[in-house]
Amino acid sequence: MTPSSPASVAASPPASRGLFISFEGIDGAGKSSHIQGLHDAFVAAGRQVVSTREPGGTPLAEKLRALFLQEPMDALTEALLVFAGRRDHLQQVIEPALARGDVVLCDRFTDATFAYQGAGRGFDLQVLSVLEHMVQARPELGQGVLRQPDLTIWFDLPTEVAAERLAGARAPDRFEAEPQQFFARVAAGYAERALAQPERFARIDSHQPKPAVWQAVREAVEAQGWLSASQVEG
Ligand SMILES: Nc1ncnc2c1ncn2[C@@H]1O[C@H](COP(=O)(O)OP(=O)(O)O)[C@@H](O)[C@H]1O
Ligand SMILES: Cc1cn([C@H]2C[C@H](O)[C@@H](COP(=O)(O)OP(=O)(O)O)O2)c(=O)[nH]c1=O
Repeated sequence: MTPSSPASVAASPPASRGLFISFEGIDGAGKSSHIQGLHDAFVAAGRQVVSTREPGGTPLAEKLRALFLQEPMDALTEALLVFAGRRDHLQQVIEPALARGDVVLCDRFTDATFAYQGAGRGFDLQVLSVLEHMVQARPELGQGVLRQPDLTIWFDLPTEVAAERLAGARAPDRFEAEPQQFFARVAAGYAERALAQPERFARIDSHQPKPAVWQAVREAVEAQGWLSASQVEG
């Protein structure tokens, strides 16, 4: 039997497939509260996990994040900065982790750009789509194939409830200081993205007590067959 025959391939232990999971929602929707819980659940299931975030995730992208969150700028500059950081993040962290077979948990990804810069700021969605195609292209898999999350956990919450949760919780950054109408547009932007790519979106009703939200998060992941039922509380 040659080393490359199917039987000899099957004889080696199956490598885990890398999983890319993003977390989205308006500010205050409650996603940060559950990322650590999911991290722990995957570790308990024997997986290597990389928890990361956008904007940020690499030394360069974290520098861009600080500018992005604090300095006044127009929507095109916001989009260029966030996609520049995303490119570095993909190359330095996300793609290597997925190639190793790790689970990547990413606090926000490109859906946030469509929701915040696109729907929130009113910036041209086609330009965002061009940037998305440049930054996330996977030419080795064919023209037009993009790196996208395998699953996007979307925390959906009425804007007024998110505002109440955030009030006094932390010093607002440039986005958190926006009025509720801005977040209503952002929420509509997420809904539009979820409608366009339903196969990878799991909508979580975040207007529930934390344990119920955690249960819904776990169920969304288990529905993909990625975690066995049991283990770890969020
Ligand atoms: N289900 C919930 N019910 C009530 N308060 C919550 C819930 N989930 C999160 N919070 C609180 O709301 C605030 C924002 O939550 P956080 O997880 O930081 O949101 P995000 O990361 O989406 O901005 C925090 O003070 C957090 O403790
Ligand atoms: C990834 C991304 C985030 N943002 C915004 C959303 C958030 O208001 C902010 C930072 O996100 P986040 O890290 O979720 O903030 P926090 O840790 O304070 O909850 O950046 C964009 O406007 N566009 C993007 O592409």
